[in-house]
Amino acid sequence: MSLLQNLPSYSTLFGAYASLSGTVTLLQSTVNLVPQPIRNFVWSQTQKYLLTNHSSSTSTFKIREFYGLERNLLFDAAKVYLPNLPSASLMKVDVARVRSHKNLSFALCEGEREGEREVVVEDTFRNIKVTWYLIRSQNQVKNFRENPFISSSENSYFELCFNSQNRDEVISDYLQHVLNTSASLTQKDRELRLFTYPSKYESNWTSTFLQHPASFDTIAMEPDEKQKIIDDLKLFQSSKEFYQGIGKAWKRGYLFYGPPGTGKSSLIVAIAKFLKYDVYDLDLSSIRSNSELRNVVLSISPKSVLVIEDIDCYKEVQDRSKKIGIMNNDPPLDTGKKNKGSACTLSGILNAIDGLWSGCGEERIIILTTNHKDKIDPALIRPGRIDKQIELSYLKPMAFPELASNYLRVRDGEHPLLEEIKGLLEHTEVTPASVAEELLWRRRCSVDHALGEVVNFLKRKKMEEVKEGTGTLAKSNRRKSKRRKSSQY
Ligand SMILES: Nc1ncnc2c1ncn2[C@@H]1O[C@H](COP(=O)(O)OP(=O)(O)OP(=O)(O)O)[C@@H](O)[C@H]1O
Repeated sequence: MSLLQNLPSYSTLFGAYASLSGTVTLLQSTVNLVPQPIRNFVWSQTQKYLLTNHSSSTSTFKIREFYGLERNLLFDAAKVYLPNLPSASLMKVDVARVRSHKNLSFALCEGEREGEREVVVEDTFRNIKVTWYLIRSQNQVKNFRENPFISSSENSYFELCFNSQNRDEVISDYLQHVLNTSASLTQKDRELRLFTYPSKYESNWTSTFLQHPASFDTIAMEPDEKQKIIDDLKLFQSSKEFYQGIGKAWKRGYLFYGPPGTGKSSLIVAIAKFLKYDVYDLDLSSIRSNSELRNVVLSISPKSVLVIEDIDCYKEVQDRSKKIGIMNNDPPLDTGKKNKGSACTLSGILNAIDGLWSGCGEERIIILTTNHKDKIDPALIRPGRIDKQIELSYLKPMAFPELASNYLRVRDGEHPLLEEIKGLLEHTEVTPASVAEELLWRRRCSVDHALGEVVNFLKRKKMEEVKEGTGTLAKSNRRKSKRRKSSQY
Protein backbone atom coordinates (compact mmCIF):
# COMPACT_ATOMS: atom_id res chain seq x y z
CA MET A 1 0.00 0.00 0.00
CA SER A 2 2.72 2.44 1.00
CA LEU A 3 4.63 1.42 -2.14
CA LEU A 4 1.74 2.43 -4.36
CA GLN A 5 1.41 5.68 -2.48
CA ASN A 6 5.08 6.53 -3.17
CA LEU A 7 4.76 6.01 -6.94
CA PRO A 8 4.98 9.25 -9.01
CA SER A 9 1.83 10.40 -10.77
CA TYR A 10 1.18 9.65 -14.50
CA SER A 11 1.74 13.28 -15.40
CA THR A 12 5.17 13.31 -13.65
CA LEU A 13 6.17 10.10 -15.47
CA PHE A 14 5.00 11.44 -18.82
CA GLY A 15 6.92 14.69 -18.24
CA ALA A 16 10.10 12.78 -17.41
CA TYR A 17 9.71 10.58 -20.51
CA ALA A 18 9.13 13.61 -22.76
CA SER A 19 12.21 15.40 -21.47
CA LEU A 20 14.36 12.24 -21.82
CA SER A 21 13.28 11.55 -25.38
CA GLY A 22 13.80 15.24 -26.21
CA THR A 23 17.37 15.03 -24.89
CA VAL A 24 18.02 11.82 -26.85
CA THR A 25 16.67 13.36 -30.07
CA LEU A 26 18.80 16.47 -29.51
CA LEU A 27 21.89 14.32 -28.91
CA GLN A 28 21.15 12.21 -31.98
CA SER A 29 20.80 15.19 -34.25
CA THR A 30 23.98 16.75 -32.77
CA VAL A 31 25.89 13.51 -33.42
CA ASN A 32 24.46 13.35 -36.96
CA LEU A 33 25.94 16.77 -37.64
CA VAL A 34 29.43 15.25 -37.11
CA PRO A 35 30.71 13.72 -40.38
CA GLN A 36 30.78 9.88 -40.55
CA PRO A 37 34.62 9.54 -40.84
CA ILE A 38 35.08 11.62 -37.66
CA ARG A 39 32.48 9.51 -35.84
CA ASN A 40 34.29 6.31 -36.96
CA PHE A 41 37.60 7.73 -35.81
CA VAL A 42 36.26 8.69 -32.37
CA TRP A 43 34.66 5.24 -32.00
CA SER A 44 37.85 3.38 -32.98
CA GLN A 45 39.98 5.55 -30.68
CA THR A 46 37.58 4.91 -27.81
CA GLN A 47 37.75 1.17 -28.43
CA LYS A 48 41.51 1.34 -28.71
CA TYR A 49 41.70 3.28 -25.47
CA LEU A 50 39.42 0.88 -23.66
CA LEU A 51 41.29 -2.15 -24.96
CA THR A 52 44.83 -0.96 -24.45
CA ASN A 53 44.96 1.61 -21.70
CA HIS A 54 43.20 -0.32 -18.99
CA SER A 55 46.17 -2.47 -18.18
CA SER A 56 44.26 -4.13 -15.40
CA SER A 57 41.77 -5.61 -17.90
CA THR A 58 43.84 -5.92 -21.05
CA SER A 59 46.48 -8.47 -21.88
CA THR A 60 49.01 -7.85 -24.62
CA PHE A 61 51.09 -10.46 -26.42
CA LYS A 62 54.08 -9.32 -28.41
CA ILE A 63 54.70 -11.53 -31.42
CA ARG A 64 58.12 -10.95 -32.96
CA GLU A 65 59.51 -12.29 -36.21
CA PHE A 66 62.18 -14.27 -34.40
CA TYR A 67 62.20 -16.03 -31.06
CA GLY A 68 65.83 -16.16 -30.05
CA LEU A 69 67.49 -17.25 -33.25
CA GLU A 70 64.57 -19.17 -34.70
CA ARG A 71 61.76 -17.86 -36.86
CA ASN A 72 58.53 -17.35 -34.96
CA LEU A 73 55.92 -19.41 -36.84
CA LEU A 74 53.15 -17.44 -35.14
CA PHE A 75 54.43 -14.23 -36.75
CA ASP A 76 54.43 -15.88 -40.19
CA ALA A 77 50.96 -17.31 -39.55
CA ALA A 78 49.59 -13.88 -38.53
CA LYS A 79 50.87 -12.37 -41.79
CA VAL A 80 48.82 -14.89 -43.74
CA TYR A 81 45.81 -15.01 -41.41
CA LEU A 82 45.06 -11.31 -40.91
CA PRO A 83 44.63 -10.11 -44.51
CA ASN A 84 42.14 -12.95 -44.99
CA LEU A 85 39.77 -11.89 -42.19
CA PRO A 86 36.43 -10.35 -43.28
CA SER A 87 37.23 -7.26 -41.19
CA ALA A 88 40.49 -6.89 -43.11
CA SER A 89 38.77 -4.43 -45.44
CA LEU A 90 39.49 -1.80 -42.75
CA MET A 91 43.21 -2.43 -42.92
CA LYS A 92 45.87 -0.46 -44.68
CA VAL A 93 47.65 -2.77 -47.11
CA ASP A 94 50.46 -2.48 -49.62
CA VAL A 95 49.22 -3.67 -52.99
CA ALA A 96 51.57 -4.69 -55.77
CA ARG A 97 51.54 -6.46 -59.10
CA VAL A 98 54.92 -7.98 -59.83
CA ARG A 99 56.08 -9.76 -62.97
CA SER A 100 56.89 -12.97 -61.14
CA HIS A 101 53.39 -13.46 -59.72
CA LYS A 102 50.17 -13.89 -61.66
CA ASN A 103 47.91 -12.32 -59.01
CA LEU A 104 47.98 -9.07 -57.07
CA SER A 105 50.18 -9.25 -53.95
CA PHE A 106 49.01 -7.86 -50.62
CA ALA A 107 51.17 -7.12 -47.60
CA LEU A 108 50.32 -5.57 -44.27
CA CYS A 109 51.32 -1.94 -43.82
CA GLU A 110 53.49 -1.04 -40.91
CA GLY A 111 53.03 2.22 -39.02
CA GLU A 112 54.33 5.21 -40.92
CA ARG A 113 56.63 6.25 -38.12
CA GLU A 114 58.97 4.17 -36.01
CA GLY A 115 57.30 2.76 -32.92
CA GLU A 116 53.88 3.85 -34.17
CA ARG A 117 50.99 1.51 -33.46
CA GLU A 118 48.95 0.76 -36.53
CA VAL A 119 45.62 -0.97 -35.80
CA VAL A 120 45.71 -3.85 -38.16
CA VAL A 121 42.48 -5.61 -37.59
CA GLU A 122 39.93 -6.70 -35.04
CA ASP A 123 38.90 -10.30 -34.80
CA THR A 124 36.22 -12.21 -32.92
CA PHE A 125 36.68 -15.85 -32.02
CA ARG A 126 33.98 -17.63 -29.97
CA ASN A 127 32.77 -14.26 -28.64
CA ILE A 128 36.31 -13.25 -27.65
CA LYS A 129 37.30 -9.90 -29.14
CA VAL A 130 40.96 -9.33 -29.96
CA THR A 131 42.80 -6.49 -31.68
CA TRP A 132 45.98 -6.88 -33.68
CA TYR A 133 48.56 -4.14 -34.19
CA LEU A 134 51.56 -4.20 -36.48
CA ILE A 135 54.36 -2.05 -35.13
CA ARG A 136 57.48 -0.81 -36.79
CA SER A 137 60.43 -1.29 -34.50
CA GLN A 138 62.51 1.62 -33.26
CA ASN A 139 65.68 -0.12 -34.42
CA GLN A 140 64.66 -1.66 -37.67
CA VAL A 141 68.06 -1.20 -39.26
CA LYS A 142 69.65 -3.54 -36.75
CA ASN A 143 69.70 -7.18 -37.67
CA PHE A 144 71.43 -10.34 -36.72
CA ARG A 145 74.30 -9.73 -39.10
CA GLU A 146 75.37 -6.69 -37.13
CA ASN A 147 74.71 -8.36 -33.83
CA PRO A 148 74.79 -12.12 -34.14
CA PHE A 149 73.97 -12.58 -30.48
CA ILE A 150 70.84 -10.51 -30.56
CA SER A 151 68.11 -12.44 -28.76
CA SER A 152 65.28 -11.51 -31.07
CA SER A 153 64.75 -9.72 -34.32
CA GLU A 154 64.50 -5.95 -34.22
CA ASN A 155 62.15 -5.87 -37.19
CA SER A 156 58.41 -5.17 -37.10
CA TYR A 157 56.29 -7.11 -34.67
CA PHE A 158 52.64 -7.71 -33.84
CA GLU A 159 50.84 -6.87 -30.64
CA LEU A 160 47.76 -8.89 -29.84
CA CYS A 161 45.46 -7.21 -27.28
CA PHE A 162 42.46 -8.78 -25.56
CA ASN A 163 40.57 -8.80 -22.30
CA SER A 164 42.62 -10.49 -19.58
CA GLN A 165 39.64 -12.66 -18.65
CA ASN A 166 40.07 -14.47 -21.98
CA ARG A 167 43.77 -15.11 -21.58
CA ASP A 168 43.43 -18.89 -21.20
CA GLU A 169 41.19 -19.31 -24.26
CA VAL A 170 43.46 -17.10 -26.35
CA ILE A 171 46.45 -19.24 -25.42
CA SER A 172 44.82 -22.63 -25.71
CA ASP A 173 42.44 -22.07 -28.65
CA TYR A 174 42.78 -18.76 -30.48
CA LEU A 175 46.49 -18.89 -31.27
CA GLN A 176 46.11 -22.48 -32.46
CA HIS A 177 43.19 -21.33 -34.63
CA VAL A 178 45.45 -18.67 -36.20
CA LEU A 179 48.16 -21.27 -36.89
CA ASN A 180 45.70 -23.81 -38.35
CA THR A 181 43.87 -21.30 -40.53
CA SER A 182 47.06 -19.87 -41.96
CA ALA A 183 48.37 -23.40 -42.64
CA SER A 184 45.28 -24.30 -44.64
CA LEU A 185 45.32 -20.95 -46.48
CA THR A 186 48.99 -21.43 -47.33
CA GLN A 187 48.38 -24.96 -48.60
CA LYS A 188 45.48 -23.81 -50.77
CA ASP A 189 47.21 -21.34 -53.04
CA ARG A 190 50.77 -21.82 -52.13
CA GLU A 191 53.28 -20.34 -54.52
CA LEU A 192 56.81 -21.42 -53.81
CA ARG A 193 59.38 -18.79 -52.97
CA LEU A 194 63.04 -18.46 -53.74
CA PHE A 195 65.00 -16.88 -50.89
CA THR A 196 68.47 -15.46 -51.41
CA TYR A 197 71.07 -14.36 -48.92
CA PRO A 198 72.25 -11.70 -48.75
CA SER A 199 69.88 -9.46 -50.66
CA LYS A 200 70.90 -6.26 -52.37
CA TYR A 201 69.51 -4.03 -49.66
CA GLU A 202 69.41 -6.07 -46.46
CA SER A 203 71.60 -8.63 -44.78
CA ASN A 204 68.73 -10.99 -44.38
CA TRP A 205 66.88 -13.54 -46.48
CA THR A 206 64.71 -11.88 -49.09
CA SER A 207 62.42 -13.70 -51.44
CA THR A 208 60.67 -13.68 -54.74
CA PHE A 209 58.35 -16.23 -56.34
CA LEU A 210 60.07 -19.34 -57.68
CA GLN A 211 59.48 -18.97 -61.40
CA HIS A 212 61.78 -21.61 -62.89
CA PRO A 213 59.75 -23.85 -65.22
CA ALA A 214 61.65 -27.09 -64.48
CA SER A 215 59.84 -30.05 -62.94
CA PHE A 216 60.27 -33.81 -62.89
CA ASP A 217 58.22 -33.92 -66.10
CA THR A 218 60.69 -31.72 -67.98
CA ILE A 219 64.00 -33.14 -66.73
CA ALA A 220 65.60 -35.62 -69.11
CA MET A 221 67.13 -38.43 -67.06
CA GLU A 222 67.22 -42.20 -67.28
CA PRO A 223 63.68 -43.15 -66.13
CA ASP A 224 65.01 -45.49 -63.41
CA GLU A 225 67.30 -42.82 -61.93
CA LYS A 226 64.48 -40.29 -61.87
CA GLN A 227 62.12 -42.75 -60.19
CA LYS A 228 64.74 -43.53 -57.54
CA ILE A 229 65.01 -39.83 -56.64
CA ILE A 230 61.22 -39.46 -56.46
CA ASP A 231 60.92 -42.56 -54.24
CA ASP A 232 63.68 -41.24 -51.96
CA LEU A 233 61.83 -37.93 -51.55
CA LYS A 234 58.51 -39.63 -50.84
CA LEU A 235 60.13 -41.82 -48.20
CA PHE A 236 61.80 -38.80 -46.59
CA GLN A 237 58.57 -36.83 -46.43
CA SER A 238 56.65 -39.63 -44.74
CA SER A 239 59.34 -40.46 -42.19
CA LYS A 240 58.79 -37.94 -39.40
CA GLU A 241 58.21 -40.62 -36.72
CA PHE A 242 61.09 -42.70 -38.02
CA TYR A 243 63.57 -39.82 -37.66
CA GLN A 244 62.22 -39.03 -34.19
CA GLY A 245 62.51 -42.69 -33.22
CA ILE A 246 66.17 -42.97 -34.18
CA GLY A 247 67.05 -39.59 -32.66
CA LYS A 248 68.13 -38.00 -35.95
CA ALA A 249 67.22 -34.54 -37.26
CA TRP A 250 64.53 -34.83 -39.95
CA LYS A 251 66.67 -33.66 -42.83
CA ARG A 252 68.29 -35.13 -45.90
CA GLY A 253 71.48 -34.07 -47.65
CA TYR A 254 72.18 -34.46 -51.37
CA LEU A 255 75.25 -33.77 -53.45
CA PHE A 256 74.60 -33.17 -57.15
CA TYR A 257 77.75 -33.46 -59.20
CA GLY A 258 78.50 -33.36 -62.91
CA PRO A 259 79.56 -31.06 -65.74
CA PRO A 260 77.83 -27.70 -66.32
CA GLY A 261 74.51 -27.87 -68.15
CA THR A 262 73.52 -31.34 -66.99
CA GLY A 263 70.50 -30.23 -64.97
CA LYS A 264 71.69 -29.74 -61.38
CA SER A 265 69.84 -26.46 -60.87
CA SER A 266 66.81 -27.80 -62.75
CA LEU A 267 66.71 -30.83 -60.44
CA ILE A 268 66.76 -28.57 -57.36
CA VAL A 269 63.68 -26.76 -58.68
CA ALA A 270 61.98 -30.07 -59.56
CA ILE A 271 62.57 -31.34 -56.01
CA ALA A 272 61.26 -28.13 -54.43
CA LYS A 273 58.12 -28.28 -56.56
CA PHE A 274 57.61 -31.96 -55.85
CA LEU A 275 57.88 -31.46 -52.08
CA LYS A 276 56.23 -28.00 -52.14
CA TYR A 277 59.19 -26.53 -50.24
CA ASP A 278 60.67 -23.05 -50.56
CA VAL A 279 64.25 -22.76 -51.82
CA TYR A 280 66.94 -20.92 -49.82
CA ASP A 281 69.94 -20.15 -52.01
CA LEU A 282 72.99 -19.32 -49.90
CA ASP A 283 76.13 -17.61 -51.19
CA LEU A 284 78.81 -18.49 -48.66
CA SER A 285 81.20 -15.82 -49.94
CA SER A 286 79.01 -13.13 -48.42
CA ILE A 287 79.07 -14.65 -44.93
CA ARG A 288 81.38 -12.84 -42.58
CA SER A 289 81.70 -15.26 -39.68
CA ASN A 290 80.68 -18.69 -38.42
CA SER A 291 78.15 -17.09 -36.10
CA GLU A 292 76.54 -15.26 -39.01
CA LEU A 293 76.31 -18.55 -40.89
CA ARG A 294 74.70 -20.18 -37.84
CA ASN A 295 72.10 -17.41 -37.62
CA VAL A 296 71.39 -17.56 -41.32
CA VAL A 297 70.81 -21.33 -41.19
CA LEU A 298 68.69 -21.12 -38.05
CA SER A 299 66.41 -18.52 -39.59
CA ILE A 300 65.34 -20.84 -42.41
CA SER A 301 61.75 -22.09 -42.15
CA PRO A 302 60.91 -25.77 -41.92
CA LYS A 303 59.81 -27.42 -45.20
CA SER A 304 62.63 -25.86 -47.17
CA VAL A 305 65.49 -26.73 -49.49
CA LEU A 306 68.79 -25.10 -48.52
CA VAL A 307 71.09 -24.88 -51.55
CA ILE A 308 74.79 -24.09 -51.73
CA GLU A 309 75.76 -24.15 -55.41
CA ASP A 310 79.28 -24.78 -56.71
CA ILE A 311 80.50 -25.76 -53.26
CA ASP A 312 83.93 -26.70 -54.67
CA CYS A 313 84.56 -23.04 -55.53
CA TYR A 314 84.89 -22.11 -51.84
CA LYS A 315 88.52 -22.44 -50.79
CA GLU A 316 87.48 -23.42 -47.25
CA VAL A 317 85.96 -26.72 -48.36
CA GLN A 318 88.52 -27.71 -50.98
CA ASP A 319 90.45 -30.88 -50.35
CA ARG A 320 94.03 -29.63 -50.15
CA SER A 321 95.50 -33.11 -50.52
CA LYS A 322 94.27 -33.48 -54.09
CA LYS A 323 94.70 -31.73 -57.36
CA ILE A 324 92.03 -32.08 -59.90
CA GLY A 325 92.69 -34.33 -62.88
CA ILE A 326 95.39 -36.38 -61.14
CA MET A 327 92.91 -39.00 -59.98
CA ASN A 328 91.48 -40.08 -63.29
CA ASN A 329 93.94 -38.84 -65.90
CA ASP A 330 91.24 -36.67 -67.45
CA PRO A 331 92.01 -33.07 -68.28
CA PRO A 332 90.43 -30.79 -65.68
CA LEU A 333 87.00 -29.51 -66.62
CA ASP A 334 87.03 -25.82 -67.41
CA THR A 335 83.75 -24.57 -66.00
CA GLY A 336 84.66 -20.91 -66.08
CA LYS A 337 83.80 -20.66 -62.37
CA LYS A 338 86.25 -18.83 -60.14
CA ASN A 339 87.39 -19.74 -56.66
CA LYS A 340 85.59 -17.79 -53.96
CA GLY A 341 86.49 -17.20 -50.35
CA SER A 342 84.24 -17.30 -47.34
CA ALA A 343 84.97 -15.95 -43.88
CA CYS A 344 83.50 -19.07 -42.28
CA THR A 345 85.63 -22.12 -41.64
CA LEU A 346 85.16 -25.71 -42.76
CA SER A 347 83.98 -26.66 -39.27
CA GLY A 348 81.47 -23.78 -39.34
CA ILE A 349 80.10 -25.10 -42.63
CA LEU A 350 80.00 -28.69 -41.34
CA ASN A 351 78.07 -27.49 -38.29
CA ALA A 352 75.58 -25.66 -40.48
CA ILE A 353 74.94 -28.80 -42.49
CA ASP A 354 75.13 -31.44 -39.87
CA GLY A 355 75.90 -30.03 -36.41
CA LEU A 356 73.76 -28.96 -33.54
CA TRP A 357 72.35 -25.93 -35.33
CA SER A 358 71.01 -27.89 -38.27
CA GLY A 359 68.88 -30.01 -35.92
CA CYS A 360 66.65 -27.03 -35.07
CA GLY A 361 64.01 -26.72 -37.76
CA GLU A 362 62.77 -29.93 -39.22
CA GLU A 363 61.78 -31.26 -42.63
CA ARG A 364 64.69 -29.79 -44.45
CA ILE A 365 66.61 -30.79 -47.55
CA ILE A 366 70.20 -29.61 -48.02
CA ILE A 367 71.63 -29.71 -51.53
CA LEU A 368 75.24 -29.02 -52.47
CA THR A 369 76.20 -28.86 -56.15
CA THR A 370 79.57 -29.13 -57.78
CA ASN A 371 81.24 -29.57 -61.13
CA HIS A 372 84.28 -31.11 -59.38
CA LYS A 373 83.39 -33.70 -56.77
CA ASP A 374 87.09 -34.62 -56.44
CA LYS A 375 87.94 -31.14 -55.23
CA ILE A 376 85.74 -31.24 -52.12
CA ASP A 377 87.04 -32.13 -48.66
CA PRO A 378 85.69 -35.66 -47.97
CA ALA A 379 84.52 -34.55 -44.49
CA LEU A 380 81.86 -32.41 -46.14
CA ILE A 381 80.29 -35.21 -48.11
CA ARG A 382 80.76 -38.17 -45.81
CA PRO A 383 77.72 -40.45 -45.33
CA GLY A 384 75.35 -39.07 -42.74
CA ARG A 385 76.21 -35.53 -43.71
CA ILE A 386 75.38 -36.07 -47.35
CA ASP A 387 72.94 -38.98 -47.56
CA LYS A 388 72.88 -39.38 -51.33
CA GLN A 389 75.26 -38.42 -54.12
CA ILE A 390 73.59 -38.02 -57.49
CA GLU A 391 75.62 -37.78 -60.66
CA LEU A 392 74.11 -35.63 -63.37
CA SER A 393 76.06 -36.50 -66.41
CA TYR A 394 76.07 -36.28 -70.16
CA LEU A 395 72.82 -37.10 -71.91
CA LYS A 396 72.10 -40.83 -71.74
CA PRO A 397 70.34 -42.71 -74.56
CA MET A 398 67.20 -43.50 -72.54
CA ALA A 399 66.89 -39.86 -71.42
CA PHE A 400 66.66 -38.41 -74.94
CA PRO A 401 63.04 -39.50 -75.62
CA GLU A 402 62.03 -37.30 -72.66
CA LEU A 403 63.60 -34.23 -74.29
CA ALA A 404 62.08 -35.12 -77.66
CA SER A 405 58.67 -35.53 -76.10
CA ASN A 406 58.89 -32.17 -74.28
CA TYR A 407 60.24 -30.14 -77.18
CA LEU A 408 58.75 -31.87 -80.25
CA ARG A 409 55.82 -33.83 -78.84
CA VAL A 410 57.14 -37.04 -80.37
CA ARG A 411 57.13 -40.16 -78.18
CA ASP A 412 59.64 -42.98 -77.94
CA GLY A 413 59.09 -45.51 -80.73
CA GLU A 414 57.16 -43.03 -82.91
CA HIS A 415 60.10 -42.00 -85.15
CA PRO A 416 62.98 -44.06 -86.64
CA LEU A 417 65.58 -41.32 -86.01
CA LEU A 418 65.05 -41.66 -82.25
CA GLU A 419 66.82 -45.04 -82.31
CA GLU A 420 69.72 -43.61 -84.36
CA ILE A 421 70.09 -40.75 -81.84
CA LYS A 422 70.09 -43.20 -78.91
CA GLY A 423 72.84 -45.19 -80.66
CA LEU A 424 74.97 -42.05 -81.17
CA LEU A 425 74.49 -41.03 -77.53
CA GLU A 426 76.09 -44.33 -76.41
CA HIS A 427 79.48 -42.96 -77.52
CA THR A 428 79.12 -39.16 -77.49
CA GLU A 429 79.46 -36.79 -74.54
CA VAL A 430 76.90 -34.01 -74.90
CA THR A 431 75.13 -32.20 -72.13
CA PRO A 432 71.33 -32.21 -71.97
CA ALA A 433 71.57 -28.39 -72.13
CA SER A 434 73.31 -28.45 -75.55
CA VAL A 435 70.82 -30.93 -77.06
CA ALA A 436 67.93 -28.99 -75.52
CA GLU A 437 69.29 -25.90 -77.26
CA GLU A 438 69.32 -27.72 -80.64
CA LEU A 439 65.71 -28.73 -80.15
CA LEU A 440 64.63 -25.31 -78.91
CA TRP A 441 65.66 -23.60 -82.14
CA ARG A 442 63.89 -26.21 -84.27
CA ARG A 443 60.69 -26.60 -82.30
CA ARG A 444 58.69 -24.96 -85.13
CA CYS A 445 60.26 -27.16 -87.84
CA SER A 446 58.96 -30.59 -88.79
CA VAL A 447 59.91 -33.48 -86.46
CA ASP A 448 61.91 -35.07 -89.33
CA HIS A 449 63.98 -31.92 -89.75
CA ALA A 450 64.53 -31.30 -86.02
CA LEU A 451 65.60 -34.89 -85.28
CA GLY A 452 67.78 -34.92 -88.42
CA GLU A 453 69.60 -31.83 -87.13
CA VAL A 454 70.18 -33.54 -83.76
CA VAL A 455 71.71 -36.51 -85.63
CA ASN A 456 74.04 -34.10 -87.53
CA PHE A 457 74.94 -32.30 -84.27
CA LEU A 458 75.84 -35.59 -82.56
CA LYS A 459 77.91 -36.78 -85.54
CA ARG A 460 79.85 -33.49 -85.51
CA LYS A 461 80.47 -33.84 -81.77
CA LYS A 462 81.67 -37.41 -82.18
CA MET A 463 84.16 -36.35 -84.88
CA GLU A 464 85.46 -33.54 -82.65
CA GLU A 465 85.92 -35.98 -79.77
CA VAL A 466 87.86 -38.40 -81.98
CA LYS A 467 90.07 -35.53 -83.20
CA GLU A 468 90.73 -34.18 -79.68
CA GLY A 469 91.02 -37.58 -78.01
CA THR A 470 88.18 -36.81 -75.59
CA GLY A 471 84.79 -38.46 -75.22
CA THR A 472 83.67 -41.88 -74.07
CA LEU A 473 85.41 -43.87 -76.85
CA ALA A 474 88.78 -42.20 -76.29
CA LYS A 475 88.45 -42.65 -72.53
CA SER A 476 87.64 -46.34 -72.76
CA ASN A 477 90.59 -46.85 -75.18
CA ARG A 478 92.88 -45.07 -72.68
CA ARG A 479 91.59 -47.26 -69.85
CA LYS A 480 92.14 -50.42 -71.95
CA SER A 481 95.73 -49.49 -72.85
CA LYS A 482 96.42 -48.62 -69.18
CA ARG A 483 95.14 -52.04 -68.12
CA ARG A 484 97.26 -53.71 -70.83
CA LYS A 485 100.37 -51.84 -69.64
CA SER A 486 99.84 -52.69 -65.97
CA SER A 487 99.25 -56.38 -66.80
CA GLN A 488 102.62 -56.46 -68.64
CA TYR A 489 104.54 -55.56 -65.43
N1 LIG B 1 68.57 -33.10 -67.67
C1 LIG B 1 68.03 -32.06 -68.31
N2 LIG B 1 66.79 -32.17 -68.84
C2 LIG B 1 66.22 -31.14 -69.47
N3 LIG B 1 66.82 -29.96 -69.68
C3 LIG B 1 68.05 -29.80 -69.18
C4 LIG B 1 68.71 -30.84 -68.48
N4 LIG B 1 69.92 -30.40 -68.10
C5 LIG B 1 70.02 -29.14 -68.54
N5 LIG B 1 68.90 -28.77 -69.19
C6 LIG B 1 68.67 -27.49 -69.85
O1 LIG B 1 69.85 -26.72 -69.71
C7 LIG B 1 69.65 -25.53 -68.96
C8 LIG B 1 70.78 -25.39 -67.92
O2 LIG B 1 70.65 -26.45 -66.98
P1 LIG B 1 71.02 -26.31 -65.43
O3 LIG B 1 71.21 -24.88 -65.08
O4 LIG B 1 70.02 -27.07 -64.64
O5 LIG B 1 72.43 -27.03 -65.42
P2 LIG B 1 73.48 -27.13 -64.24
O6 LIG B 1 73.95 -28.54 -64.23
O7 LIG B 1 72.91 -26.61 -62.99
O8 LIG B 1 74.66 -26.18 -64.75
P3 LIG B 1 75.80 -25.49 -63.84
O9 LIG B 1 76.68 -26.57 -63.30
O10 LIG B 1 76.53 -24.62 -64.83
O11 LIG B 1 75.11 -24.71 -62.80
C9 LIG B 1 68.30 -25.71 -68.29
O12 LIG B 1 67.59 -24.49 -68.26
C10 LIG B 1 67.58 -26.70 -69.17
O13 LIG B 1 66.87 -26.03 -70.20
